[in-house]
Amino acid sequence: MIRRSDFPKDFIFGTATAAYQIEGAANEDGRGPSIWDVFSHTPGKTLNGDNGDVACDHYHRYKEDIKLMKEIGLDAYRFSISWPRVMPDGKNINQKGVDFYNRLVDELLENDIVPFITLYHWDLPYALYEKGGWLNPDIALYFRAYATFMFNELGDRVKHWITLNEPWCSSFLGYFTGEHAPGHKDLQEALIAAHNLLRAHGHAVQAFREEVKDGKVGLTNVVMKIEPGDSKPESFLVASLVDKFVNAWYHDPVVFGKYPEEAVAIYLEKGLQILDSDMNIIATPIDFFGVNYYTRTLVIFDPNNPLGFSYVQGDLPKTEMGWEIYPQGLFDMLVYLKERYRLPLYITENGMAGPDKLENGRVQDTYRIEYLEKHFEKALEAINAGVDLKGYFIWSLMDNFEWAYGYSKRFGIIYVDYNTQKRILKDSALWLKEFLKS
Ligand SMILES: OC[C@H]1NNC[C@@H](O)[C@@H]1O
Repeated sequence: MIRRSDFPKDFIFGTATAAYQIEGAANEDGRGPSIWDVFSHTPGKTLNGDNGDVACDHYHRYKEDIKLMKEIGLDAYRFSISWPRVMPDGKNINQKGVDFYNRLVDELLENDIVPFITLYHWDLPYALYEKGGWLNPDIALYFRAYATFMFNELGDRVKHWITLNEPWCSSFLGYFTGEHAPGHKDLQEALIAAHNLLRAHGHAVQAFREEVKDGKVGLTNVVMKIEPGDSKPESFLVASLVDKFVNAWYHDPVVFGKYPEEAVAIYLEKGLQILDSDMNIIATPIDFFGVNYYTRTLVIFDPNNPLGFSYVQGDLPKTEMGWEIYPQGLFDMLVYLKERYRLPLYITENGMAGPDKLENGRVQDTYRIEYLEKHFEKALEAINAGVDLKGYFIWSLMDNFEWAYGYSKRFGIIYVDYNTQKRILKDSALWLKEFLKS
């Protein structure tokens, strides 16, 4: 049975959330609309038309939520700042919005919980989208100004920062598949958005070096273990290529200052334009990579698909998201990242959506306890294999708005009754509380 004491003394355990998924108060105290406010209010975009207008009402209940983190015994808490809450038009300051984050940080510190801040977790101010959003190169300068302001505002108390959450999602789900805001379906736009996201990241890192001398800053990517879905040789080749499209595309430029050649070649072959402006800014050195790991992805060669591959379903047990439970992939990807980039790592998200049922005031999510135990074991194995892994944030602290799936997917270790906003610690939270003392 794995114990907390098996991990290095300074290893931190935390939970993660994101502003649009938990805060609510969407139109309160001067907050402006984000692309997710508009997207979720557009009929057909989210399950049941669910949106983040109220969510978990964390904007008003943050003190109670922090008390629960403290009760569980968590070391740290990763959350994101809502850009349109602090800059409703993407540029001018809304002091009431800023005040909320000052209160949140102070409450965390008073409860001995280390704040990790994500500057951008998908809720782009709609006013900036109207100026082209991630397709407009100027977005990097708007982001730099926002980042500089937040570093100045909170950098005296917050020493761990993440510029972007999962730029692959923002660019490919937002601009190619259209599943996420702003719902575009254009591969060239997705590549332009990806490039401007990475430029924005680089500008923010430059600003960080000027504003927070004693802090650490990194980039969080979703990291998928890509494996061939059958034993055909071309599927092994495709798996290696897809790994370059989804993983290396968002890591290589940040460390090496260039996109992976194999993927560039395919994109050029398809007549797509690859931007290469500001590669030196994109490669401004960072202190760590954040790793969001959930599952593996199986691919096979598919000449009918624009990118030459298609996804196939694996046969391992799956979570409510249909994602295979595959702890080995966490180990594999941590070792892969260490060997390719030689940077410290934090697992900034790992967790599962489960068939959580509240019965007699209790949620017996034994499956989530098992999931976490197995992934903790793989994280420890990676540490023992030489990976400089510094922490592990469970996704998520509480059930919340799961984007296009609305409130139908429960990832929390704390159950949220959305009718009453009551929070109930699931068995996994009670298990974690004991684990953190072990
Ligand atoms: O799908 C689960 C999580 N994945 N990473 C980004 C988060 O916003 C999601 O809720």
